[in-house]
Amino acid sequence: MTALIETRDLTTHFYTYEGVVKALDRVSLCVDRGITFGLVGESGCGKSVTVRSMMRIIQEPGRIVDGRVLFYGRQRQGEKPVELLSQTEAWMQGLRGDRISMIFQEPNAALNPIMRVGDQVAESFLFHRRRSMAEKILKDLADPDTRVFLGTRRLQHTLYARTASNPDAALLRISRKIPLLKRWESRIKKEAFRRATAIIGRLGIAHPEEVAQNYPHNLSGGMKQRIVIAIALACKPDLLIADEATSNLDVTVQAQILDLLQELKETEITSILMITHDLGVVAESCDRVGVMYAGTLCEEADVSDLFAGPKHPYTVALMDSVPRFHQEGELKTIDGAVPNLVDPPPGCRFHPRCPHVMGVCKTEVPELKAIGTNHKVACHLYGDKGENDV
Ligand SMILES: Nc1ncnc2c1ncn2[C@@H]1O[C@H](COP(=O)(O)OP(=O)(O)OP(=O)(O)O)[C@@H](O)[C@H]1O
Ligand code: NI
Repeated sequence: MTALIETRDLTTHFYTYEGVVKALDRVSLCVDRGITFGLVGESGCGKSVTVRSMMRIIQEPGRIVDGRVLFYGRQRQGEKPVELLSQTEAWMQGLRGDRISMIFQEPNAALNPIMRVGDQVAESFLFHRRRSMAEKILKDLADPDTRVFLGTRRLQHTLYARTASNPDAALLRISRKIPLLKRWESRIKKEAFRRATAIIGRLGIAHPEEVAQNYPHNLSGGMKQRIVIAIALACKPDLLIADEATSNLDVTVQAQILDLLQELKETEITSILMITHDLGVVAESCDRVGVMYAGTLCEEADVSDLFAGPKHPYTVALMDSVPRFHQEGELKTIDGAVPNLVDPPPGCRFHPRCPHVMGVCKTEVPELKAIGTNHKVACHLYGDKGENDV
């Protein structure tokens, strides 16, 4: 398997009045091509902060203080990845929604209430495809048959020069000001709307032409989330990040959306990074899983391996706390509370709640280490400093 995106020692802090919240501590995870990676853990353990840091959309007072995010994207094997934390914001804007898309829990927050949903899908497409469309128009300009329709030679010259120097921004702006070019814009818009309808159709929505003409308030929650997915998929991203994207939907719709994502992963996108606190969703939808606790990644494994043999005491406790994995149906809870991240426990952040705590756990942070093939755990029980089994 080859990596698509990977974080190395990703560390993010929030500078609040109560102190520095150490929300992420050296998180290193890797999402391979072609898989659905589930990120699980209790509320507040840092799942959202992890993916937001990867996309560089951490809000104030948060700051990424250390680490790297390596994106392999379309790079060929052996080529160097792009380090996202050292790119400019403008570069990241080109990446978001194009190579990497994100969907969230609340579709209403992602949709514009006063715009037809088809236009919203088209807009996402237009935003990232201006360059290729501009290039196509430049080619048209060079063609003598088209040139005739474009007025004076001077106008052509200005347009050509400006578009060539900055195809991203110039073309659509200029075209709006020149009546002769307006028809180009409308042609582009029509084409984008047509493609948007096609994308909506691929999401298992009947009558996509009609649905595309609707405003969000005319659609059900499940339908709205499908539109959000259509927006995210408009540019065929390499990675789709879904942050609790199905949590607010009722169970049947949730299952439909999860099936849809699974299908899309095979046809439209390369990999999915799925945040959930539902181990049932992980078991059904994911190939690999990362377990987070209090801002740290404590275990990473293939789903079947994790369910067959969880290694980290926190993973074991997490699985015991879920009724469907507990034969008697009795819900066990994990003793103690999630630590305050302004002043997290030294050493392993789980040590105050761990039934297997040893001296070393209170002082030394356990490294995430490979045990066996494709299974990693950050726990002293599996290092040379502790015993070998739980
Ligand atoms: N704006 C903020 N200001 C201060 N601290 C923050 C802020 N946002 C997040 N945090 C800190 O980061 C920690 C991780 O938050 P995050 O949203 O990533 O949790 P999560 O695992 O996604 O939880 P949930 O399942 O509830 O969405 C929180 O416990 C909190 O301490
Ligand atoms: Ni979250």
